[in-house]
Amino acid sequence: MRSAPEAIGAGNDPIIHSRGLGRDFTVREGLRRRTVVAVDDLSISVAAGEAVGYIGANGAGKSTTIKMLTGILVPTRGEVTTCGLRPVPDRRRLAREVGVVFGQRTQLWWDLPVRESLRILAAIHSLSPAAERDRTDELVERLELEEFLGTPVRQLSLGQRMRAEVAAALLHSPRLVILDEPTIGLDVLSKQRLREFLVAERRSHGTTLLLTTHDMGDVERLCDRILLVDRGSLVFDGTLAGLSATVGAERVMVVDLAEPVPDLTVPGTRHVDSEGGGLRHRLAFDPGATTAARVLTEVSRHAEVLDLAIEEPDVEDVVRRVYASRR
Ligand SMILES: Nc1ncnc2c1ncn2[C@@H]1O[C@H](COP(=O)(O)OP(=O)(O)OP(=O)(O)O)[C@@H](O)[C@H]1O
Repeated sequence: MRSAPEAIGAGNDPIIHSRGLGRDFTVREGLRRRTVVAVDDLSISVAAGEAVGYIGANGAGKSTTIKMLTGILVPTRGEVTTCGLRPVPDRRRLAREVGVVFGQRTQLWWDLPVRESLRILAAIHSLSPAAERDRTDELVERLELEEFLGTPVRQLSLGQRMRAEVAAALLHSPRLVILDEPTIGLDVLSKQRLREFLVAERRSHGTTLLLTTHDMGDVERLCDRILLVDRGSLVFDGTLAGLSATVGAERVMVVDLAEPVPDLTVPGTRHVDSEGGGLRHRLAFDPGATTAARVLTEVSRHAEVLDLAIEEPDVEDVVRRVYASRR
């Protein structure tokens, strides 16, 4: 089992590489046929150890991309390598390097206890007895699986099942983990646990993460890079802060005041809400038009500021703005 990021990846070769990648579908509409371009001219490169959020609206082409990266779908055009392998012809070798988690599909055996599913997967991946034991112990502890290891998968709650799914996908210590909507339907605590696990896994094993999600908490907590797709094409590649900056999304300053100011009006800001009868205020501002320092100076004219925080913009909002600017 690998333990250090340096051990991962062959030199500086990207873990995911695509050039001009595209996939079309032909759909029938009555007697006519129509071509749907699901993914178009996608050129991306993801280095070992990166955590990338692959985001976009419904139907933007995310699942189709993942299927091409993992060898489930044959591309219509372009080139793609995953972990240095060609996904379709090298699919079996690729299965050793990649772990895939689909939020809405299971890869566990429904009627078997979780422990048995993990054993079968260890055999499929030809793990040595020692590697199987060490890795299972590690995953059981980190994902807190102990209490339901003996329970058949069909009896698990969604949160428990997702933790078991993640253990199953990561049992063979893949270099790349692809997660398709991993937190969909989970409660707040389960989401938090899963995110914490993925952060820890990445830290200790240098695992590369690619995840699609509509939950922007996933992006904020897990991803240091965002790829945004719109109608099959890549429209942004960079950080979350960079994405916000391109569309001039608002930031929100939260200020705690020494005395209540019920009606706080600050030039250049939009008052979002207040709490504690005016002790705490949330003020939205456009970082292109003013600065946090200026807003703070203005607030200080009304009352002493005890504490302040800047909230990053809501990513859903940012995505909407990017799309709107392209229509
Ligand atoms: N098997 C298929 N046959 C025909 N059209 C398809 C097929 N799979 C996907 N598409 C179409 O390709 C486009 C991209 O779909 P895809 O599932 O990749 O999007 P997505 O970004 O994953 O969406 P979601 O967030 O809803 O899962 C959509 O217009 C979809 O209808």
